[in-house]
Amino acid sequence: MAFLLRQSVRVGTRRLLPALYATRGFSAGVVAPSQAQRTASNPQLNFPCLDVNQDRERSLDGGPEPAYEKIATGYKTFSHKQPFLLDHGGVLPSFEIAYETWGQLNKAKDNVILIHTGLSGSSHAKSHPDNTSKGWWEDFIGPGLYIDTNKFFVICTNVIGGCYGSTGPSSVDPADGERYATRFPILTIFDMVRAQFFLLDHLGVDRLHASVGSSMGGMQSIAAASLFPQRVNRVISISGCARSHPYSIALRHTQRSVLMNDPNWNKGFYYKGHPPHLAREIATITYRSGPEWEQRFGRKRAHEDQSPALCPDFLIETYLDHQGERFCLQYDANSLLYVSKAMDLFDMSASARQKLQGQRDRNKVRFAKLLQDQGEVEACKIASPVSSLEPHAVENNKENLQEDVRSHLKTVADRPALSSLPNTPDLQDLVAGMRNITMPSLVIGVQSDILFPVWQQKEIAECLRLGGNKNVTYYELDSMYGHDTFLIDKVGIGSAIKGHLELLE
Ligand SMILES: CC(=O)SCCNC(=O)CCNC(=O)[C@H](O)C(C)(C)COP(=O)(O)OP(=O)(O)OC[C@H]1O[C@@H](n2cnc3c(N)ncnc32)[C@H](O)[C@@H]1OP(=O)(O)O
Repeated sequence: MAFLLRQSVRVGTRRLLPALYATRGFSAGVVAPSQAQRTASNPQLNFPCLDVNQDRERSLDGGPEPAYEKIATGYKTFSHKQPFLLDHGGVLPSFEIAYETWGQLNKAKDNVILIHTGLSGSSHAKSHPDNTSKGWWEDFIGPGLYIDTNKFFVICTNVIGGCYGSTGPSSVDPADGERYATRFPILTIFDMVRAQFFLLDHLGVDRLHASVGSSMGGMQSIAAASLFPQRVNRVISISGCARSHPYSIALRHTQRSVLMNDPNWNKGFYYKGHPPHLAREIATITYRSGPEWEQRFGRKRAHEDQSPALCPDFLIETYLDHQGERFCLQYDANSLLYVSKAMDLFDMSASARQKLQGQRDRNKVRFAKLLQDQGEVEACKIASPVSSLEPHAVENNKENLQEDVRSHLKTVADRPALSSLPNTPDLQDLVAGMRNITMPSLVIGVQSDILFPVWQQKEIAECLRLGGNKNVTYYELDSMYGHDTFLIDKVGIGSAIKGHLELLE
């Protein structure tokens, strides 16, 4: 039957062709028209989603001032005029940090809370007279709110590497007057924190009441507590981690890879031309959760009456497309690359930190010469980053630690909430790297978070406890908002923060 069908189609086509050509001015036997002149079986689909991209690119055409430089306004700037050595050997000749503050610094200067942002956060956590637009933690910070500005002096900064007023790849390299682009050095979470503490020095703040951060800020919060244990009274880490795990590195790699393969990226030198496309859609998938989207969008399509298309069609697709588009003009592509790489590199393990310190020590010789040549001294009262960790903590404490871990695992077996902590062989290494974080610590995780899964928060809490911290609180929320819960769940996240900031006083 199939054979018969094929035959009749072939015969039918042969019979039809002369008639078809005849209607177009060809007679049978004349040479067939070229491919270009033939008509396709079906019309090409439309791609409004890609046309929008072209419009976006056109709007920045030739414009030297990217949109993100206009978004952040009303912040203060701290300028560090001396060269700044980074963990991996790069040097910034000077740097600036954009910061905003709320509340009043008290006389004793002991009511300061430093807030660390997520990857793409600006210093604008809360509105104020110099920038009245809502901040990313608008409902968390304020008089009588979870972070109470009647009591606390709150500081939020844009990280170095970012693009909202702090020095990053889109900033101008004073050496040649051109934007750094990919001549910006690789940086780490520890570098970001060191830069923030130069700001604290500048503000005359010796000790923080608390270091508070979410997501990448959760990493910074822990890093700050360990780099400067004598300057941090308590720590809060929300949806962060003590070291990036391969799955989150893979997710960030995918975004970087899409971006770097966009011809507009041009190895980072795109500032005078069209910006590349930021793969924010991929990131958004990692920020929220399947159950939320099931409830919010289900299988609904934007226009149920229209034929399906390759461009966004389902509501979840138009949503992701919208998020991607919105972000493209709001964040610098190179900042995304550098800051997300810093997140990948984050590792609080003693061995990793000692390796970094070794690198710093070697580079410091070169750096000291640089300062000497410029007739300057490194004017930071900050101690050497890991000097407060016992040297070779892993080796020295190996036996004790193994005993700690053994007894810990026994206890954990009786505590269902922590039983899913992976039995990582190098847990001792992580414990040793965080041993000097002895101040009261609050760790919060969210069950639906796929980017920083709860086992990573448990890992922080357990490593702190194993390291001897007697004041660790661990909260796990069952919110459906995934990683973004820290931006959305005021009551769940906010109450835990308030409790930690105030009840322990
Ligand atoms: C990894 C790290 O270090 S940090 C984590 C990073 N996370 C982020 O950066 C999150 C960024 N997202 C935000 O800031 C969000 O606005 C939040 C989380 C504060 C609030 O989320 P929500 O209130 O749920 O709003 P959400 O952003 O999801 O959606 C609202 C927007 O989507 C649009 N939208 C909603 N559904 C659809 C749809 N089906 N199709 C198209 N657009 C849609 C809305 O019109 C609205 O647009 P607008 O913002 O331009 O007005």
